[in-house]
Amino acid sequence: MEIHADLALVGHDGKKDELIAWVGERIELLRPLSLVATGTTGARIHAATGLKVTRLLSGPLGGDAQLGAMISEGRLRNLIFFIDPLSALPHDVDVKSLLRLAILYDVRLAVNRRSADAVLAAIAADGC
Ligand SMILES: O=C(CO)COP(=O)(O)O
Repeated sequence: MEIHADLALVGHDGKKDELIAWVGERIELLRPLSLVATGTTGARIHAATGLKVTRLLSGPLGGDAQLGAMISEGRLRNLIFFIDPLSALPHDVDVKSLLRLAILYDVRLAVNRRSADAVLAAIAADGC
């Protein structure tokens, strides 16, 4: 099945608590959106907030690559990706590829809380 989503949520392990707290504080704005997430991020968000989230593979197992494919095929235009700037990752090339595609396809992209607020405000203002 081809997944389309209004917004993707992704957080590295060192940033998941921060992302989940951010989501919890904005749950009413997020509830109407169709959400997609990499595997562990999606499971944690759903467990913590009850939000319905379509889960892809875990990032290191191909979840970032799946998001990149969604972007390339026009199925995703907003990405909130809480990157951990203090940890090395086994799938760094996938992270880089996802960011490259997000830039290439002019996806609305946020990498921390303040930019995530800007993305959410833009979605609310303009639609997805
Ligand atoms: O590693 C990730 C993004 O690069 C996130 O993957 P998980 O949500 O499965 O932890």
